[in-house]
Amino acid sequence: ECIDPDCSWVEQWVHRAGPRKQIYYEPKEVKAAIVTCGGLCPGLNDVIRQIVFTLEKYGVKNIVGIQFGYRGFCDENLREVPLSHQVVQNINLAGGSLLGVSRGGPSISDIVDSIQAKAIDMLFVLGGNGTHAGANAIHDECCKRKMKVSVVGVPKTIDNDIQLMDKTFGFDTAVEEAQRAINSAYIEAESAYHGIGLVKLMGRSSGFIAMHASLSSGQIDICLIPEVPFKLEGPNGLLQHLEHLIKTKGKAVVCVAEGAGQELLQKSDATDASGNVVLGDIGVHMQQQIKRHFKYIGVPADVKYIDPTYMVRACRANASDAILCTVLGQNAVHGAFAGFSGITTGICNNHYVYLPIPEVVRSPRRVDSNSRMWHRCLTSTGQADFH
Ligand SMILES: Nc1ncnc2c1ncn2[C@@H]1O[C@H](COP(=O)(O)OP(=O)(O)OP(=O)(O)O)[C@@H](O)[C@H]1O
Ligand SMILES: O=P(O)(O)OC[C@H]1O[C@](O)(CO)[C@@H](O)[C@@H]1O
Ligand SMILES: [Mg+2]
Repeated sequence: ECIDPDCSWVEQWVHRAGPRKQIYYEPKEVKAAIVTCGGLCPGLNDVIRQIVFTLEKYGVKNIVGIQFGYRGFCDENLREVPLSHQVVQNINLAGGSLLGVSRGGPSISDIVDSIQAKAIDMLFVLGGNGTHAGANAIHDECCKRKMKVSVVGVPKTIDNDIQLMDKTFGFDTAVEEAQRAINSAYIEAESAYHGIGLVKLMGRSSGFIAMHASLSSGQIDICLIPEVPFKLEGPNGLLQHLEHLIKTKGKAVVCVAEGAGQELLQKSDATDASGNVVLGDIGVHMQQQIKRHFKYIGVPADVKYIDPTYMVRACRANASDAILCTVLGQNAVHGAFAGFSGITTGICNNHYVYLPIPEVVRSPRRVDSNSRMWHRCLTSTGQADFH
């Protein structure tokens, strides 16, 4: 029974992650492969390392890495990389991915042909929403062909945009790094006459990094996320509020997620190799509009724009992400040995679990603008509704 009237009871329906008494593969006969797809994320090497360690504990000898994402399955210039304890021992000390990443790549049927040709029994897929959609399609195709392959995902995204997961690995590290950029913007703004610091952070469709970095830094006056539309112009617009901040505080710091305010920019049909829409640059647009506005009203403003985009994800995992990666890597292997396929592993309500991939990739997880967290962020910044 729950005392919160808004809380609805859901029966337990996920499997708790971890080792099982009965395993469905003979370890010595297993060939396991690991692939990392999409953009970079702190912790990829930590997960690769733990998968290799855990496979070896089970007694698996044949472990390979597929280079540069799904592309590596079908590009004859990209060979399988043999992986062992010795090879992966220190890879967690650096960011990036030992195996490389990529977007786009071959068709599902070509990937499964390659899995068949390479005689892979277990495939560990590290990636975001797109990668997981691919992993599920690979699983379906393997089933159709009656191939006994365990396809197990480990969700990777600094954006934290995977449904049902408390958080994904890399997110914590990205927030910590983003905070450094915010701190620099704050110092620049504070030290300039009428300084305005502007920081653009990643977050194609979700504002989790921007919201958490704003909250953790405590230095942000305005936080803008894709989930909450805003206006620049007009009496309730953002520029008016900035004017107020400059007049009252003498400085302002703004944090904008890359997917925010797209309705203010010219639309383009361009997509990247994976089919993701190429977004307009809201950071540059805001920088220009703020400068134009203050020039127009005749108030001096010194705008300093920081875009730490790739710096927040091309770094090594912090301590909390390193632990998360360790658990997820181990659980991915336990899941494959338990005979699961088409699953992914994550942390859900503080429990490590296995989830069916289709449940987590239906749509990206987004910040709920009615959530306590977003309201905490608004309380912390003191910003208005820019409508
Ligand atoms: N719906 C889909 N079905 C099959 N494969 C897909 C699908 N969407 C994307 N992929 C493949 O998955 C890989 C990674 O996709 P994508 O570039 O969207 O990254 P992602 O996994 O979403 O990670 P990130 O969080 O960095 O965007 C690509 O090789 C792409 O071709
Ligand atoms: O420039 P790239 O490598 O395509 O990656 C950019 C994308 O990566 C993400 O952080 C997801 O990992 C998105 O927020 C962002 O749009
Ligand atoms: Mg994606």
